Amino acid sequence: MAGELSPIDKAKFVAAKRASQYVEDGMRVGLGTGSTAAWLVRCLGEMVRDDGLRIKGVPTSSRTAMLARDVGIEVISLDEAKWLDLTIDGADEFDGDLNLIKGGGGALLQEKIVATASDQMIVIADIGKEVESLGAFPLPIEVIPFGWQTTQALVEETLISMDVLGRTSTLRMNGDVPFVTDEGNHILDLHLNRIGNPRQLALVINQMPGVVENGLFIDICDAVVIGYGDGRVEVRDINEGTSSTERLDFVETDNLFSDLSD
Ligand SMILES: O=C(CO)[C@H](O)[C@H](O)COP(=O)(O)O
Repeated sequence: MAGELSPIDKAKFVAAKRASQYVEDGMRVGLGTGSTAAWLVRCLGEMVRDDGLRIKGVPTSSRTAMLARDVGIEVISLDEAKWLDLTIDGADEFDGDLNLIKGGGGALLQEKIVATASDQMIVIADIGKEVESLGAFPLPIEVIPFGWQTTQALVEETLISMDVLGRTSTLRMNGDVPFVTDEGNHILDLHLNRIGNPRQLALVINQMPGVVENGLFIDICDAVVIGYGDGRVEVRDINEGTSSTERLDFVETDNLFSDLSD
């Protein structure tokens, strides 16, 4: 069964599987969104089912909430949890300082709130997500629907004057209609020129009326678990300044591969 996985899915799976080892009995865990995070949720579901792991999961999207319940994880709200031991989530890009671009799945707002309310945030990603400097992946920003075109014009005008915005920004679509987030907002994807200072850019964007949040995660991530297509997995911890690589065994987890749906 493992042989049927594409190298990229194998990479995502091994990253998620390795990161599941950070989850301990009794923890309140933030559950990310996206295809890599979906592997994580499935791995945790298996640990709940087979090993009796007791955790409470705080999902970062309605999609993840549904999957978590499906695999038997107890789901609670962030307000019920109040604070989390750990959040594990995917990313669209990460750099050497473990700053991130997130929001490719449109869940950046809940993802940032949940990650920020956690003792520790671990990113799980395939090696293709590593970049020298952030910005090749379009930066998602969540905007309220009221006056979104005015917000877009303001964002473009400001960022072009800062030489940050490259071509333009685009409203994310879901078929013929604008994409709507779990909070009922829209997403603008910013096609960036170069980000000299991601921290400053994040602050500037968030000051604009109509912007709810941006997909730059600065100083939030503590460690990244990187999966490779050949089954290797690398753990980099920014606080410890450590890095280690190992290889995971697929055989025990074959049943997880049968019904992946994210
Ligand atoms: O930020 C996200 C969703 O809003 C995801 O974590 C990000 O898009 C990565 O997704 P995937 O694991 O499918 O590559």
